[in-house]
Amino acid sequence: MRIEHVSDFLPPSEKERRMSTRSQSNLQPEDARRVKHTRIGIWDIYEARRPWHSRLQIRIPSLSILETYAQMLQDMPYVVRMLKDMYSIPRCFILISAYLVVELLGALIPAFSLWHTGQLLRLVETAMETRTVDMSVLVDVAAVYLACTITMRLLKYARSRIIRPADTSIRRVNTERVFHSLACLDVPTHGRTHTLDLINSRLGDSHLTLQCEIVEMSTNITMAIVRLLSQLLVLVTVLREQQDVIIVVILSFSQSILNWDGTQTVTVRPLVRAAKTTNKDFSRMRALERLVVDHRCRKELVGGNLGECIAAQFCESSRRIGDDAVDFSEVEQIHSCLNVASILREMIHMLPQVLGIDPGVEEADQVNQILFALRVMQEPMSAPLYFVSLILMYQASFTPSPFPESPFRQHSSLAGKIPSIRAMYDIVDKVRSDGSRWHKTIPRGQAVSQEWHFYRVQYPDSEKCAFRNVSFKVEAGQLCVIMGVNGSGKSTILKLISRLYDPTDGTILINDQDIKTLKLADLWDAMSILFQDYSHFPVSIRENIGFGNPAFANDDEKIHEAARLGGAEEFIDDLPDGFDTWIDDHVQYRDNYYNNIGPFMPLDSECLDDLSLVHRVGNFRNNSYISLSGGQMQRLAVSRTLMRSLPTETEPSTGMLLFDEPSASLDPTAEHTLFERLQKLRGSKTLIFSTHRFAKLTRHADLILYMDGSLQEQGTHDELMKKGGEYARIWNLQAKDFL
Ligand SMILES: Nc1ncnc2c1ncn2[C@@H]1O[C@H](COP(=O)(O)OP(=O)(O)OP(=O)(O)O)[C@@H](O)[C@H]1O
Repeated sequence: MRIEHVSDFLPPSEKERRMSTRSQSNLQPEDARRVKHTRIGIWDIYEARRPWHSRLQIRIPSLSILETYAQMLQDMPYVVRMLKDMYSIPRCFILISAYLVVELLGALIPAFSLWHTGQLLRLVETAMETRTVDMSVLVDVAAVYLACTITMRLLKYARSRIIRPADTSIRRVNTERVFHSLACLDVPTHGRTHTLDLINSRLGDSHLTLQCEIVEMSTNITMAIVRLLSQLLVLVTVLREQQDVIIVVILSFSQSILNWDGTQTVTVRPLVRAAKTTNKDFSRMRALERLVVDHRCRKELVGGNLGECIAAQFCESSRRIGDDAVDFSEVEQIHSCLNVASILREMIHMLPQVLGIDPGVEEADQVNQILFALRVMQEPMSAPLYFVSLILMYQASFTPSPFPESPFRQHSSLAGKIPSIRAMYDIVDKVRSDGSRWHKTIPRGQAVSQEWHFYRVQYPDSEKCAFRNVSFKVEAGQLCVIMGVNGSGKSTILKLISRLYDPTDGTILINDQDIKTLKLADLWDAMSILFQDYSHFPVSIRENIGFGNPAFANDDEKIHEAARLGGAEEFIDDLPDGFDTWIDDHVQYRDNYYNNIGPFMPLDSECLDDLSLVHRVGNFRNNSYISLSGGQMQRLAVSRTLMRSLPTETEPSTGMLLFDEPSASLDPTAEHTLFERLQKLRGSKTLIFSTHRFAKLTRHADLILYMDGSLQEQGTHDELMKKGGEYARIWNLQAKDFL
């Protein structure tokens, strides 16, 4: 991923020119002094130059050690599967192997420098006995310490450069895989809270992928053991003649183990910074992610058989961006870079520790030891005192310090991560598979017949009966209207035909075949359904209508025709961006942006000023979006449904149209026009239409089902009127008032 410091390294005039053309921001020279503009991959980052030095630390309590290991053992098969998957990703095998080598070297270096500390100890002993010091040994030891410090720094740098690319590749594969599973999940599974929690955790901002975090943590723990054992081995070799010192060493060793207190520290670094991207593919990926997460869109996704198509679009965008398709929070992690200044800074950083301000750091011990050796030369009488101090310093050298967090403290975090791997695979495995083993299919482009026999229907996880005793038949090409009061079961009938839910007690036959023996994809392709609680997708109006028939999602002519039939074309043309308008508040995802002020920081006025400056300079758009009226939303939804009813040269149109209260928000003229159009489709398609109020269309229906928790009456309008039952009573009542 390329990092460009747009406003840092260019001469002022060139700097301004590039900034204004590249980011379309109105950056003035004065702004450039106050705001730094960097470009990383697809992200433009604007950062206020005001420095923040403070850090926040939060302590997180952990699980008990026993619970930790029990959990880890249980989830081990998932870890094995994860490793296999990881190694099957190109590049990962080499990168992870290189990472392990770097970690191993990092774990062995402390033992190597400890061995030289042993030489220093010998030097001091000799100095005490003979009052002479071998300066060449002293210089050698100092050189080795310096080399070890620099090597450690280089290894740390190499480590960060290796783990990131591996993480990026894994993340891409993960995202595509989980996205595919999510896009194809059925309605009940998608609706369960734990699924949504999991999705949120998977799609949320995380420092590294789960896989990399687990590899990192387990490597840290293993390498901590390697480090301790190698140091112990060196100490026992060097100090084998001094029994009491070995006891001190063993005590030191146990202290390291006791450090295993099972808590971890999270550091939040607050900065006044905002980042945005205008990359269209990235915005599209985020929008599609929201679409598959949002339970409100699930019915359309399943009923429209859009899972595969949306997953393919997501992967297409993801591949177009490549490894740059990462969230800003991930981009932030690669900000650190190696330079000579950083090495020097680290070495200078050791000085205060030598003066005793922050004792216990490994590098500081080594400098201390050299200083002590010099002191012994200057004041031989105080040698025993310094000798004891020197041994005590060994104790601190057991602290595994080169990497930020004590590896021994990571066991609890590791235990917390492994179940997430299991959860991730659970979701990957959960894609609904029934139906695919059946090969019965429905002929495309022909009206179909339906036959229903139900004794009792219940929603999953609900004790209540949605309706009972329903038995009817709709012939191919007929218009069927389902009527009834609120809660009588009309919508449930449509949800069962589209197999959003599977009935437990009853059968539906389509063209005399049990609906459960039909391939799900074929069933969904053979119908077009408008749900009562329809949702629009967080994409443009054009795509919203296009998703009605994914095969023609890019056919502008068809999209316009569907919009015209659904009564939406006129108002869409009046919108500022026409068919390219993004709907409602979803528009904010076009310009993804993040404000990176630490959540725990008090927002003082200076900080807020900086944020508005950063927004102004970076030309961050306010969330101005188009709001559509309820009726316009419904016209759009009708247009999407009709998209699949359009005949094409290559694809037969769908044979079954299902509408659940399609005119609830329409004005009388729009309702009349819609019903006229539906009437014309009769014969070539089977039409099922649910409503709680009468309309002209009801009168002309081939079959009317009057529902009230069960099927009360069925027949044509005239037949039902002759019966004089509840249907006739309500018709007379409503006809008097409204018709
Ligand atoms: N997801 C669900 N889980 C559990 N029960 C449900 C669910 N959806 C609907 N029900 C129940 O099933 C019954 C039938 O609901 P349904 O939505 O089919 O009625 P309806 O006739 O379409 O009503 P309306 O005219 O208000 O749209 C109602 O008692 C309702 O409470």
